[in-house]
Formats: sequence, structure tokens, C-alpha cells
Amino acid sequence: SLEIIVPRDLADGFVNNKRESYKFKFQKIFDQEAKQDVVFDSVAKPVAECVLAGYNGTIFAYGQTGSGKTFTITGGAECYSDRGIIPRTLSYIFDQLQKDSSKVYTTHVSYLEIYNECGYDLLDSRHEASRLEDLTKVTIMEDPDQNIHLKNLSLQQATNEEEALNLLFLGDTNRMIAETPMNQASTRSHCIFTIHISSKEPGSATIRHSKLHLVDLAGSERVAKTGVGGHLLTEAKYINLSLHYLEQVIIALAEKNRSHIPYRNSMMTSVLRDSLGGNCMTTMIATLSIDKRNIDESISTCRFAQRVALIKNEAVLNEEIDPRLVRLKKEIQELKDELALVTGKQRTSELSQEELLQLDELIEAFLEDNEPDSILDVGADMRKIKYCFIHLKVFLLNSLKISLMYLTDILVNMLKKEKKKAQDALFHLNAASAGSTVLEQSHSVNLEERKSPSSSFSLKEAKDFSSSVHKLTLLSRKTGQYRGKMSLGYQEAFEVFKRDHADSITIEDNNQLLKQRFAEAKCLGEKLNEVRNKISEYILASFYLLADEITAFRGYGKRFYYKTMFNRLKELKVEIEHLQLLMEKVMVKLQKDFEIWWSEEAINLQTLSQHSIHLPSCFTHCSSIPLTGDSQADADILAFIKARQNILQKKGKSCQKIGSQTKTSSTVF
Ligand SMILES: Nc1ncnc2c1ncn2[C@@H]1O[C@H](COP(=O)(O)OP(=O)(O)OP(=O)(O)O)[C@@H](O)[C@H]1O
Repeated sequence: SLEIIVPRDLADGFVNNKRESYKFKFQKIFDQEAKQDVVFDSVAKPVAECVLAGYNGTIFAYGQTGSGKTFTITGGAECYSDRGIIPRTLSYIFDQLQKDSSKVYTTHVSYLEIYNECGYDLLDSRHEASRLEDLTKVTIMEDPDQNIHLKNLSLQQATNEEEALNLLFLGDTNRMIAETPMNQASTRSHCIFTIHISSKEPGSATIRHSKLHLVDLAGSERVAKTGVGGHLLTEAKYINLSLHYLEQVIIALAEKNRSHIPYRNSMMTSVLRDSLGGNCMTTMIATLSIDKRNIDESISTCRFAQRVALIKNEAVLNEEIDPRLVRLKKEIQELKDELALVTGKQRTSELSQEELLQLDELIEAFLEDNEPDSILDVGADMRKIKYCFIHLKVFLLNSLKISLMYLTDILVNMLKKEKKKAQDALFHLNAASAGSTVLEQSHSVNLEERKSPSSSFSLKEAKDFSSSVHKLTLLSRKTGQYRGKMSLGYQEAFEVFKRDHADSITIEDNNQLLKQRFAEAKCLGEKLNEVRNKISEYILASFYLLADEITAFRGYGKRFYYKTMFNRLKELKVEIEHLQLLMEKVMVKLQKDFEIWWSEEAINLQTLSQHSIHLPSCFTHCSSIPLTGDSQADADILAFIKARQNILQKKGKSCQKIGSQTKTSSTVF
């Protein structure tokens, strides 16, 4: 349970009644020290398990701006351990899928942003987003059975964790690039990342479909308190309206005997219709900011969460008969009808008892006939032909089995004799030196353990590793485009800006970490190869030395070592890829911040020159700078000089050296 104590002064000021203590009960409460893996294990893992079993699932984060919704759902951009529910869930799901060979799985992801009641596809690869409006618009369609369909929302196939993570980061980057200062995307829009899973047992006609929505809602604060106006007010109204409609849906669902639930009032409630009061395992995460100023928002968040907890969903397995199979069955029936029409006989799928007896006699006669040219003629009936083939196959296998048993007996006897000779020789040798009886314990080593290691885990994966970590991600292509466009002066200014940006420490830290991980991976890769070769030698040796137990035991130890190293290498691969994506993301943010700042500086300088205002004293040496006459280029040059001066002034240092990096340095500009 959670108790919020409102101090008397606050109770008098902001909250109408005089209550000082508000108590709430929840399934689980995490304090601010809670780590992401703990949150994943207790919140997301149970839902992911249900989704893997074929149920729909939703996890949504609700709370005021800055309370940690994005941090919980997506994760922090600074370090690997900060990754949130989405990357951890992807990792868990793909891990489980890999372990289950009883079914064939297909996985897709989609990423939808809802801003001002309009939906946008964050994974639209056909468009390079620089504004939100550039992204493909998604609209809602309803079929006659009142099922919701999202038109234009792309479903991207992801066959493994790496592909899914790339898509997540692509969507996050599109979201970041498309946001404007007026639209701080994370604050003012809702985002829904969905993992779609289909599964089918080989040979079965039933397909299971399930989806997992991971939802990061817009900030839940009330408009009246935020004190915004103009465009922001319109926006805030939309956001508050959609959250208000969400609240209405929740209230309606919690009421007994309510027949109409107002899902259609907003896009978000329409999309989440199944998650709220429908066929879905839904979990809500309420995020609170413990700051004293936010007490009333925290109380209303808790109240909302309490109401949500009252809703009862009914989750059922989503199964359907494979439509291809239905079509094929129909086709078979039509063909059967056609055949009956041509032959004049209606054929059943089974042969009659009488027909089977006749066939057995024919086959027997055929097998007993020593004439090489003899023929087994059963007519143009596929059922009879198949029966003959099966019969002959069984006959052949039985004959083979008998020959093998005979051969094995001979071989086993040979082996026993050879082994006895080797043991006797070793026994005499050992007895002469220490009287050891090591060999007596030999029989427990399982032949299964002597198989080649490559049969239980694939070496190809280890080789793929080195190539995949160097692969260009979708994001680096995006950042590459930016860099390609820069002029020399622009690049120099960007370098100065980057050096002093708050995120430069993150970049540097992650860079160091990446280097360490690369080195570790390289070293592991080399060792892995070495061990692999040793194992092959041992196995070969133990095979030729007719089960020398000591050698095999050593080989087994190496195998275990190999497996541990291989698993570590796999972990490293995921971590390195994640770090690379984090770095790309920070770089995109940095470039974006720089462009905003750069254009602001250029505008400021243009204004200065238009109003014939003299440049400040720090610009006096500018007169020696040759200007080009082109207003845009000159503004760029002057903006850069001013930027450099600004940095130097703030740092209070001489012109030659720009000072050290600080976390708050973004305020410098
Ligand atoms: N548990 C946490 N540990 C460390 N940092 C956190 C934690 N929760 C949030 N933060 C940090 O607090 C800041 C705000 O968090 P976040 O962006 O997740 O809030 P939000 O609720 O999503 O806000 P918005 O409504 O604007 O999207 C971020 O810088 C984030 O890294």
C-alpha cells in the first residue's frame, strides 16, 4: 500500500478537503531506487508469457510529465542497464521463441504515434521524416463486426531481436526528429509499440495470433495548472481530452450494468479498445513524481490507477483456422468430384478390406518372384500405389535392421576385445607406478556427450557476430545523411558544439564501454576458436582410441567451457548492438539540438546587422574576417564566431582552449 501525506499548508491551499493522508493499494509499488530488470521481471514478463501463449497483452504507463513513463517503457539513453520494458521484452520474447521448436512463429512490429487525434506511422521507411506531418497518416477503420483496423500502419517483420531493436530505434529517432519545441513529442503525444506474434504447429490447421501493446501515454497533468495559451492550449486540450476520454472509458467499464462504453470518442481509446475491458491481459503502470509540488497530480494519478484496477477483462486465446488450409480442402473436394465424374466411381479415401487383401497378395508374389523384370501392377489408383510403397519401405527397413544388428554384434565384440587389451596394458602400467584405479570408473561417460559440439550449438552464429556488429544500422544511415550535408565551417562549429554538449559525456562513456566490449568480444572469439579446435581433436582422439575415458572427460570439460564462452559472446553481441544504437540516438539528438541552436544564432545575427547594431567588443576582430557577400553564408560565419566567443566567455578561458565538459553545459547556449 501507498500513503501520501499532504502537509496542512498544502491541504489548505490546493486540495479542498482537509484530509492529510491518502491511502492506496496496488498490486506492486516500486520506489525510485527500483532497477529496470526488477520492474521488467514483475510487470512485463508475466504479460509477455501470456502473449507467447496466444493471449493479447497491453502494458501502459500513465503519469504526469517527467515522472518516468518513457524511462520505464523505452528506457534511458545513457547506459545498457537502463533499457526499459520494450527492449527487455523483445529480448525475452525472441529468446523464448528460439527455445521452442514445436511451433513455427512469425513476428512483426508496428509503432504508432498519436498526436492531436491524428495517428502517424513511426516505422514508415518510405519517408524521411523531418516533420511529424511527413510521416504517413494512420486512420481508424471499423469492420461490420466492429473490429478496429489501422489503415496505413505498417507491420514490419522482425525475425530476431536485432531486427526488432533496429525498428524500435528507428521509430524513436523518427519521433525525436519530428518533434518541434512546440511539440515535445514524448510529453504531448501517445505512443504505441506493438509486437504481433503468430504461431502454428507444423501440420496443424490452427493459427494463433496475439499482440502486445507497449504504450507510453502523454503527460497527464491538468491544463488549468499548466497555464499555457495559443497553440499549446489547443494541443493541451487535445491531450487532456484524449486522457479525459480514457478516464470516461475506465469509469464506464468500472460501473456495473453499463451497456455503452464510449470507446469511439478518441483515437487512443479506439486503438486500445481490446486492452480496456476486452480480450486482453492489461497492466497499467502509474508513474509518480515524488516532488512536493506534484502532490495533487500524484493523488489524481493514484485515483485513476485505482479505478483502472477495478476493470475486469476477459482474455481468450485468439485462434483461427488457417485460411489456406480451408481453401485447399475445398479444392480437393472439387477435384474428387471431377475424378468421380470421369471414372464413374466415387472414391473414398480408404481402401476396402477386400482391396487390401488383394494388394497384400500381389506384393507378396512380387517379392517372392526372383525374376528381375517382374512387375507389380496395381492400376492407376494413387491409394493403391501409396499402399505398395509403404509396404515396400517397411520391408526394406526390416531387412536393413536385421543386417545392422548382425554387423553391430561383430563390431561390439571387436571393440570389447581391443578395449580389454588397452585396459590391461594401462592397468599394469598404473599398478606398477601408483596403483590407480581411474579406469574402473570409466563406464559412466555417455556416448551422447562425445558428439561434436557443433551438433548442439552453432558456430555459424559466432562467425556472424563479427560481421553483424560492424553492420550499418538504419540509424547510422540517417545520421550519415546529416553529416554529408555539412559545409566545413558548419562542421567546425558542430565539433565545438558537440564537445561542450551535455550528452558528450554519455557519448564518451559509451564509446569507452564499446571499446572494452569489442576488445572482450575479440578476445573471446579467438579463445572460442582455440577451444573449438581442441574439442575436435579430443573427440577425434577419443573416437579412434576406442573410448579412452580420460580424453573424453577432458573434451567434455572443454565443451562446457566453450558453451559458457559462447553464451557470453552472445550477451556481448546484444550489448554492443544496443550501445551502438544508443550512441546513434544521442548523436541524432545532438545534431538536432545543434541545428536548432545554429539557426537561432543565424537569425539573431541577421537581426543585429539589419538594425545596424554594433557587435559586442568580443567581435571586434570580426572585421578581419573576409565575408562572402552572401547573406546566408555570412550569417553562418558570424554565428559560428559568436558561438565560439560565447563558449570562451562562459568558460572564462583564453581563446586557445575550450574548457572541460559539464553536465549542464547545454545552458551555455
Ligand atoms: N527511475 C529513473 N531512474 C533514473 N532516471 C529517471 C527515472 N525515471 C525517470 N528518469 C529521468 O527523468 C527524466 C524524465 O523522465 P521521462 O522522460 O521518462 O518522463 P515522462 O513521464 O516520460 O515525461 P513525458 O511526459 O515528458 O514523456 C528523464 O531524464 C529520465 O531519464
